[in-house]
Amino acid sequence: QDASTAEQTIAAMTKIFGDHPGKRSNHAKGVVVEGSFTPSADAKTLSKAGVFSGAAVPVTVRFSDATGLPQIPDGAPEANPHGLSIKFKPADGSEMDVVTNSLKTFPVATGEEFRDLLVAITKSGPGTAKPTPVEQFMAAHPNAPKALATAKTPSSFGRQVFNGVNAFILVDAAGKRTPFRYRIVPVAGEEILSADDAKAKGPNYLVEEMPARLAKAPVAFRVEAQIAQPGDSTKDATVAWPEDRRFVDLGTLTLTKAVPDSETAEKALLFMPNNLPDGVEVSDDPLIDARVQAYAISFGRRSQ
Ligand code: HEM
Repeated sequence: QDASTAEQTIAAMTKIFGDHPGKRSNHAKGVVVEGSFTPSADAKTLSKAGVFSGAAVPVTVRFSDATGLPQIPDGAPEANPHGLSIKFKPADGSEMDVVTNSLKTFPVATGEEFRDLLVAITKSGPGTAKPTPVEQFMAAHPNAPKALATAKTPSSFGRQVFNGVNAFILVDAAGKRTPFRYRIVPVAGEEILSADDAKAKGPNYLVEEMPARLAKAPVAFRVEAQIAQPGDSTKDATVAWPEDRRFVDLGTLTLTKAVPDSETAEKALLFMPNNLPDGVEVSDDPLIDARVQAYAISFGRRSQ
C-alpha cells in the first residue's frame, strides 16, 4: 500500500475522535497486565519458534476499547471491538506480538478500504443527506456490516473470545508452512452482556475489573490456531473460514497481575502485527502491512 494511505487513515481517525496527545489513534483506552504463556505439545510440531519450544514464556498483555477516545465508557457500543494484544518475551530474545480483537471477521479487506470507511464517517455527521457516505459504503461492502454485527460487549475482558482475523503462517523445522488464524478463548467461557446491562455498567467497568480480578485469581485463555485448508483465502479478513476447520491448541495464556502504572506502561508499549520470530511469518493478507504502517505513525505521534 502507498505510504500516504496510512497517513490519511490516521488523519481521518484524528478528525473523528479528536487529538489526544500521548494516546493511541485507535484503541486509546486500555489496561496492561502480565503473565505467562505455556505452549502445548502440538505447537512445536507446527512452528520452530522459540515461543513454542516448550518452556513457559513471560508475556505483557494490553486489553483495550475501540476508538481513539481515551475516556470512552467501556460498555458503549462504540467501544467494540475490544482488543487483546500480547507481547511474548522468550529468554532467547525472539519476541512475538499477537494483536487480536473481538470481531469474528474484519469489516474491510485492505488498508485503502479502511481509509475509505473512516473518511466516509468524517462526512456523515448529523444532518447529512441520506444515504450518507457511511450508508453508501456499507451498501457497497456488505461484509462490513456483517463483521460489525459480530461485536459483543463482555462482562469482563477475561470473558471474551478474541480473533486474529488476519492469516499468518507457522513454519516448522523442516520448512513446512501452515497458514492459520488465531482464536483466543477464555477458559472461564465467554460471557456477553445484553445491551441494557452494558449500558448500566460504570464507565470503567472493564479496565477496573481486570486488575481486581487478577488480585484474586489468575485469568486464563487458550491460544488456538484455526488451520486453513487449500482454497481458504489468507488475504481476505472479511471472510471467516468454515467453522469445521481444525483448531489446534497452541498453548495457555495465564495472566497473573496488573502492572503498577498502566498509563506509563502502555505509553512505552508498541504491538506490531509483523513483530514475529523465526517460525511464524506474515501471510499475503494486505491488511497486515496496512496495520504496520498505521501503528508506526500512531506510535510516532503518541511518543512526542
Ligand atoms: C487497516 C486496518 C487497521 C488499521 C489502519 C488499524 C489502526 C490502528 C491504530 C492506528 C492503532 C494504534 C496503534 C498504536 O498507537 O500503537 C491500532 C491499535 C490496535 N488495533 Fe488496529 N488497525 C487495523 C486493523 C486491526 C485489526 C484487523 C485488528 C485485530 C484483529 C486490530 C486490533 C487492534 C488492537 C487490539 C489495537 C491496540 C493495540 C495495543 O494494545 O497497543 N486492528 N489500530
